[in-house]
Amino acid sequence: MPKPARGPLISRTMLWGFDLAAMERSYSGYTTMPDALTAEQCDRLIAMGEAQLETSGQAGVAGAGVHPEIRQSTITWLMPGPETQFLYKRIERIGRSANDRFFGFSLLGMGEPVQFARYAAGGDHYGWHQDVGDGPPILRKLSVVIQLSDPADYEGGDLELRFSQEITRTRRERGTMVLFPPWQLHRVTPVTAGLRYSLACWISGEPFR
Ligand SMILES: O=C(O)CCC(=O)C(=O)O
Ligand SMILES: [Fe+2]
Repeated sequence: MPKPARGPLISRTMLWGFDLAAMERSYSGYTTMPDALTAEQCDRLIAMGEAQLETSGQAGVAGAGVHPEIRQSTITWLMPGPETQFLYKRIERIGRSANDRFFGFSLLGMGEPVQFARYAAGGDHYGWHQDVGDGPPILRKLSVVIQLSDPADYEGGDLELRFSQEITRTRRERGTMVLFPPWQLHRVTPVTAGLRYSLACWISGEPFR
């Protein structure tokens, strides 16, 4: 697995006293948390999202018109409330511990609701993109994706991350949570059979410094 070239370590004093070895332990490109949600919770969220899609489903990229060449899927937002409280709590809990362990960012919380997406057979997908850029005035610092579907229920629809020339396929098991910094390039490959449901959300904080 090719890694970016890195020069020899500079002494600590040159690094303003920072312990680079400690930093390397605490930072990782992405991390995966299996069983973040139970199968029963995934079923419940799929039912909730499907019921909402009936009335408010939006195809394409929310707020930016429909660009099927970039993204083709149907989405809705699962707002915080009594029915979704368990989900928000779980995301916060796992988000905080993954952040403490791997990323070390200064976070404030979720500034946006959880996005529910349905990718259907016939090519629903989301091409290579980052979750930051010309977007809302909320500083996204961690992206969180949750697999809601049983992998047996669809073909294709892989969430992949790209590190330089290397493409990494993430785990498909339902209930798995994948966390990565929002500038990480990622995509969902076209769904060729069945239906794939996922959640995506973002944890925000003050500007990086
Ligand atoms: O559905 C997924 O697995 C990823 C969704 C995504 O990348 C996004 O909404 O920004
Ligand atoms: Fe994304």
